[in-house]
Amino acid sequence: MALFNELGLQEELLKAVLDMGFDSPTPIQEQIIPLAMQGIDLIGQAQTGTGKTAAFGIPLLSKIEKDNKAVQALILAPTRELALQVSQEINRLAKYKNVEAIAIYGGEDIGKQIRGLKKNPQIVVATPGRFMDHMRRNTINLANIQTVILDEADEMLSMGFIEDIETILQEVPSERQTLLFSATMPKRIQAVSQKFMKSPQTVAVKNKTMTVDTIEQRYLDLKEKDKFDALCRLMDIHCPELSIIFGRTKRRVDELSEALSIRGYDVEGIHGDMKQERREKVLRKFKRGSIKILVATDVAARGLDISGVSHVFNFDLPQDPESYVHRIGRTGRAGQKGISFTFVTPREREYLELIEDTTKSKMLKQHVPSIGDAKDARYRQAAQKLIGIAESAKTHDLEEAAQKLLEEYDAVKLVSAALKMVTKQSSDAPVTLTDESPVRMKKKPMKSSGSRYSKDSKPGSGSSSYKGKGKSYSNSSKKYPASKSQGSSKTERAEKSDNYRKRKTSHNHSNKTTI
Ligand SMILES: Nc1ncnc2c1ncn2[C@@H]1O[C@H](COP(=O)(O)OP(=O)(O)OP(=O)(O)O)[C@@H](O)[C@H]1O
Ligand SMILES: [Mg+2]
Repeated sequence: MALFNELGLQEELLKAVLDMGFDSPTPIQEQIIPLAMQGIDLIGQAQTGTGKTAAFGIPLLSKIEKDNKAVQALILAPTRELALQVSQEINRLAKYKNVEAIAIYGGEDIGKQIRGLKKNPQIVVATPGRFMDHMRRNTINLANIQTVILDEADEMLSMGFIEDIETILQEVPSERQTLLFSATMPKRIQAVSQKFMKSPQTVAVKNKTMTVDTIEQRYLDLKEKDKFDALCRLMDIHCPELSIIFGRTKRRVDELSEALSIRGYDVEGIHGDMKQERREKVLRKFKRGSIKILVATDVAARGLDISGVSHVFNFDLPQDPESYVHRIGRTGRAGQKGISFTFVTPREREYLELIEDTTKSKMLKQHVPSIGDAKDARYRQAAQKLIGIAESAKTHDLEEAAQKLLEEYDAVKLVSAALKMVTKQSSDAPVTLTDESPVRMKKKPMKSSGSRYSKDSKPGSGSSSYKGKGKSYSNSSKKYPASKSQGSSKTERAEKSDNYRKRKTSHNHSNKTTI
């Protein structure tokens, strides 16, 4: 394995990389850095959480002339939070180089951004819509841009963004280096990219699967109405350090975060209709750990790097297999372990197979936990807590009182009472969740041999795991009002292209969210 000091980096970059705690380059960094430093166009593909940001950040910074105060590079990212995060990572790498990156994204005061641009940052990290705003206002000088990087390139070259990207790439100098990065790079996107690049070389870190093997992938076969109770039980059983729950629509995210907080969980939601200030506040709280659960649309699916995210829940299936890869990739980053749970309703089974065919990895079936499973887990955690206190805390000032109690009451009764006190209470407060319609297949999956949905494992056809659960579910399902979805199938993706269309007609890019 190579070391960073074998890559011929400038002293100030090497120092910053070591400060960041990076010992050796990841495979994508090892391959991309020397090639990118030659100035050629590249398409870089590697699994989620494997350091693609530094893979383009390091060679980019080697190229930036620190005494030249013009904007020399443009990095485009699909979401505001990602633009911010990438600018922060670039600034950490640039720490000793006297080079600055600025984030330019929608929902933030444009005047503040204009003032920021006047301070002569050499690198701009932007979302496309807001960047176009600045282009029109002539508040960014494009003449000296020598490098353009598309992070999450497949997303950036997809339907919702492609025209913006085309416009931007026509405006920046054609004599430039163009770099594209993503964990997923569908063939059709690679074809589109040829238009914007000069004989690009593809560097794909080949793995058997598209997803990293440090993520344990599981799925649950359940009905729409049973999802919420299953989620709460999984939360109670696993007690994730930090977790992200993905829902399909903005309404879903609102309802789900409300429902979880009614049930006593520490949760906030994030989606594209929220004020930017609030989005950033929620994310900051989540990163600090002052909220443990983030409920999100696909606005949080790509690129976000939050350490401590141990669990990802796909409460609703994503719209395409690529989104699945990115969503679950919010855990299991930089070699850490993670686990993902994907909820699949009966009409979505074929879709699950399409995801597996695309990612070339299998999800393990997880039985839907029962009320009893969750209860047992809560008692186990309470017992651990008691034992922990008994072993570590100073309790002798209570021992006399304890002795007295033991003389009067049965020891088992007393410990049971103590356990009851420390057990996290479950709530069955009523919550409202509108049904989401199942994800529809866009294309047929390739015929996979041995389908897991053979006749005898079909729910309702005598499978023991389903028969036994039926009873307990009918209780919990009462909590849901029988409201049927109305217009609920409107997806984030559709909204994205809606926004795009709106943008096109209104010519106002500043306040629209990209997802
Ligand atoms: N060489 C390295 N050694 C150790 N950690 C690293 C190294 N390079 C990057 N990292 C860390 O790994 C984490 C993931 O990096 P990054 O966000 O760049 O991944 P990515 O490949 O862009 O993932 P995604 O596809 O989800 O966007 C970050 O916390 C980053 O600081
Ligand atoms: Mg990334």
